[in-house]
Amino acid sequence: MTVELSVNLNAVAMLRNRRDLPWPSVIGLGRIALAAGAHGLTVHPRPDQRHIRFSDLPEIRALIDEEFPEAEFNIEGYPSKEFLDLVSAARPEQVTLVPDDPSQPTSDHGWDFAAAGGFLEPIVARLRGEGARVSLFADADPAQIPAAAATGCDRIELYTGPYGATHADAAAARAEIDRLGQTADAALGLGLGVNAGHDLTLANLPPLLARIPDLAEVSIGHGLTADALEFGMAETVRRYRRACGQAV
Ligand SMILES: CC(=O)[C@@H](O)[C@H](O)COP(=O)(O)O
Ligand SMILES: NCC(=O)COP(=O)(O)O
Repeated sequence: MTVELSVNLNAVAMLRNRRDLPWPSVIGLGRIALAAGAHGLTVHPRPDQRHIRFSDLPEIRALIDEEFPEAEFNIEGYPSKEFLDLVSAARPEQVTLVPDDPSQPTSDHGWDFAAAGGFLEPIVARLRGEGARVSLFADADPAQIPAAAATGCDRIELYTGPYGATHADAAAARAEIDRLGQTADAALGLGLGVNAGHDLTLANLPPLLARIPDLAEVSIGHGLTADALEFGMAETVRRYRRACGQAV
């Protein structure tokens, strides 16, 4: 099975927002990523719009609809009323619900499904009713997966931040892969799809994919944008696609 690559544009937007100028262009770099074969584009709008602005969403929708109709738009975030209204307007193919609060510098944990299942269930139903695939951000903890499945979601997204943090410690990396793999096995066994994201890189993708060959999609922003500064966006997307096992 091929692992799809969704390019997260948050880091590009953050660079753009350093000045009141339209570059680097979120749409322009999204276009280059899709032209180089990325399966989709991911954004994670936050209430303070410190990276992706709400006004970026219709432009990304139009880019996909008009130039890359096979591509997918994945919008990630906490399901506030404001977020859900943005999603209804942008009609993404996938929504990834993340339990982050506005004060967090970045996402740093998955849902506590036992506690949040009742909150998530009607939101998952609403989003699926609007035609989106719904994925829920999940820690590497197989015991939580039955409660995730009970929400009616389509997929989970494995939170790989702790795995990314083991980049200088091979034994710790193997332990994280083991936990992520067991969590993926639990989700796949219950009929859920499995995505993964956060601090994935060209170096740490292959061992993860070797343990979880049935991974559906990875969304990558920070490391990929760092590589794009060095190699250019098109070449970087090709390198990540190869790391995803795709013929390029
Ligand atoms: C859910 C997740 O891990 C990503 O969406 C991450 O939050 C990217 O957002 P930033 O790059 O803005 O931290
Ligand atoms: N869902 C994770 C994502 O979109 C990108 O996370 P990162 O690569 O910027 O850490």
